[in-house]
Amino acid sequence: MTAINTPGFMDQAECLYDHQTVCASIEVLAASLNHDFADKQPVVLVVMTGGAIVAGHLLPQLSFPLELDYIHATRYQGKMTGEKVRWLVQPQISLIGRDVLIIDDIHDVGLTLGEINSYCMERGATSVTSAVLLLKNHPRKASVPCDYHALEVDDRFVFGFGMDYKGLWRNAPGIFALPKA
Ligand SMILES: O=P(O)(O)OC[C@H]1O[C@H](OP(=O)(O)OP(=O)(O)O)[C@H](O)[C@@H]1O
Ligand code: HPA
Repeated sequence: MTAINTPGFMDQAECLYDHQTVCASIEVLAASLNHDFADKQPVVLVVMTGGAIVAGHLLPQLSFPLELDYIHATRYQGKMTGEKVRWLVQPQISLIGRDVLIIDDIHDVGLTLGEINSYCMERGATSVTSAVLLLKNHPRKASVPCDYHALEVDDRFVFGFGMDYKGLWRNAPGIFALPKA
């Protein structure tokens, strides 16, 4: 395999969903959210860093009034297995009495979204809804499911469209995986 820090690396990665497919799936997700949030005014919390690219594509397609803030919580930190969630930045907007919509790139084990969910409810949110680009299918899920997902992937480490592999390639324009051995 070509070194990860060279452009040739991407020639060997397996493309699971190309840019067009990812964008089309985000359009479908936006339509669902527009239907379900039509009479709401939520606080949208983007989970940094991975959620930034999904949010950048999704938010301009949302047609209801929303307030935007972010959370920086991480548990992988450039590795391929997660540890406990580390909180780096908490949201600044009050969540008391608010509908909260969390946007992230992937629901893997679900520990990150589970902790964010509890955090929002403890701070007085009326409801917490989560929307992710990718749902990874495997039997190791924590108890909190995500409410909306755009695409599904098998149990492989994926990267691109916000997700990193060893800190790199969040900028890859679709969803990619390492080639199968
Ligand atoms: O469902 P889980 O197993 O908890 O994993 C999902 C989380 O892992 C990734 O974040 P990461 O900790 O890698 O931080 P990042 O957003 O900076 O990449 C991803 O962005 C999700 O927030
Ligand atoms: O498969 C993954 N790829 C990148 N980041 C992740 N965070 C959780 N799972 C993943």
